[in-house]
Amino acid sequence: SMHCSCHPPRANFRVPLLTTRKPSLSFRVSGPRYAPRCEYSSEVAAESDDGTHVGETQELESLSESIKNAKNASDKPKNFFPKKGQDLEMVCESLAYKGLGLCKVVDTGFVVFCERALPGERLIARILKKKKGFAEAYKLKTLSVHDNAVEAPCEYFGECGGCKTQNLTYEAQLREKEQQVHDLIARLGKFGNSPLSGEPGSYMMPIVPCATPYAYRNKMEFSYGTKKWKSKGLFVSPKLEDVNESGPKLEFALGLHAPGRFDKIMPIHNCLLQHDVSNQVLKLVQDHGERHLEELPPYDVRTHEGFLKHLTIRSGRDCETGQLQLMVNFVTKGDKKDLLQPLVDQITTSFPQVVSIVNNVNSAVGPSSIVDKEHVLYGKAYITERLRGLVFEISANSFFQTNTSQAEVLYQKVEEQCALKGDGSEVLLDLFCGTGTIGLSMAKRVKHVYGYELVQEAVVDARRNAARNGIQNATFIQGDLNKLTDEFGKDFPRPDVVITDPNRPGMHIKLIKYLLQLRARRIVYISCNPATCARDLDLLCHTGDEGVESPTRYRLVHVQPVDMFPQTPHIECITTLELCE
Ligand SMILES: C[S@@+](CC[C@H](N)C(=O)[O-])C[C@H]1O[C@@H](n2cnc3c(N)ncnc32)[C@H](O)[C@@H]1O
Repeated sequence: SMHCSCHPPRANFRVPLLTTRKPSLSFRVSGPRYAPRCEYSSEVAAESDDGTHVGETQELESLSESIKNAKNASDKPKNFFPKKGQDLEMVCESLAYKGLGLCKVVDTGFVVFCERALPGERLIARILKKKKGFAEAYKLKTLSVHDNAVEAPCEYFGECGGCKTQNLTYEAQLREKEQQVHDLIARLGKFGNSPLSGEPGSYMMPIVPCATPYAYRNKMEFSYGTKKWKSKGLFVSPKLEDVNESGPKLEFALGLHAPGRFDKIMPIHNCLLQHDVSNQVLKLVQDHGERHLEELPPYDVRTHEGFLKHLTIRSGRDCETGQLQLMVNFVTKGDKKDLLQPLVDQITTSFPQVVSIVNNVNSAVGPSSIVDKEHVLYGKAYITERLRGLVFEISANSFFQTNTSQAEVLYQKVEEQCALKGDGSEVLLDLFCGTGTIGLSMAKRVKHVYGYELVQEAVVDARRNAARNGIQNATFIQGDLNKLTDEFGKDFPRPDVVITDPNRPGMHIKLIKYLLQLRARRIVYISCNPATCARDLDLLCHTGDEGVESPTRYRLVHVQPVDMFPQTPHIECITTLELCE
């Protein structure tokens, strides 16, 4: 799935107010049982149980921040209110939160957020929604291109919701992300402006680019369906798309969901974000499916008939030879694994790289991701991958960072920021630890690692990962960090360093208060949502906010954006706090 995964269980999903579309990728929301990371998270917001400490307020705030921030603040919009459905000429000034283009309507300066508009571009857009002081629109036509235009290399660009900024040079994508992190930390976090590059007195470090801006994903999830999406040209609006309804005839489709459509599939043959061999496997499965529609019918989300629901292709490396390894997972409605055997044989004869084929049976109606049963159809139940010198077994439903080479960079930066003594005397607390990868990669330099995580399966995987790598000084605890009780903290001694890596809503206020009285020497905060991160840093560093009465404060010393998801608006950053003595 291209969805972000760092979110609490499904029941908590909802679509945030500000998206103009429902999850625009097919990358299904359901996904694995627990969280892959945040890559495509912007489409889904998670809510804490008490509903108080959610990311949405920050999303709204950060949008209005971007408005205040817009250049030419002098052209105040006066008595101009666009109407829904109106087509207007505008100029895009910058990329705002979630990669929406921040545009100003020509002659009036009225602020409009427009999907796919790029800085410097003059365009015509149609108003979709009006909000207080701004509107949301979608692009109809480019009048003159942006400053850093490139030809988007993907044939599905503009319709597929996955890569939104392919037509911007990679350097410009990086600049926009770095700027967004800076603006949010400076304004929402109240840390003031800082020079963008790592100059003296600056907390901002230059963003770390991804060495491979394409083919970096080690996992893609495709969906089967009975209706093919038919292209209508660029810049599709979900609201205006009934032109192309295909007839009642059932078709075979395997690809990604069309933007805003749960029932229509874009038959993508080649996704530039995944490995070339993965694309060849996808093509084989598609060709086979077209020819065997009767024996292997795709699942129909309307009638709930059919068999094949999803296809996931994951890649890893042999831990000895370093050679590519692929896992193919067919998610089916019924438990009829024999039906898949001819297809399995065809895959394994054509692709020696495929070392694992599994069938996850998921009989639930609707998008539930609960797996009733897993059959191994070929080879092993897992593939392997190396990260920071450790070996990880990745099974069909285990979480693993989706950009392996950049995860290597991210974790290395995190380790640097922890500034461990390395003499085995310190205690490390790894909050929101997932399958434990970050803490485990530092285990040999500390006395003990304590990992804390909500999802039980992830905790089990973390313990297995520790065992596989012969690590004995790591303890993983299951628990909900949004519901701290007085018992919290009794399982581990006072840590020297805290790593926290929450999902998009950021940390609960109770956890922040707890950290303030815990007084660890350092807190390294990894975030996939700089807006909620900025809010939390403000609470940890500045007195007098939101009833957080504590004499302990931290000092922000370092902000390091790392680009984990090129071609998309998703931003990852590492921030470092030092305890003020
Ligand atoms: C961004 S991921 C971090 C994963 C891990 N640090 C890594 O790098 O692989 C966030 C993790 O927080 C977990 N999580 C979400 N809500 C939680 C909660 N309320 N309490 C504890 N863990 C939670 C998710 O299951 C997910 O594994």
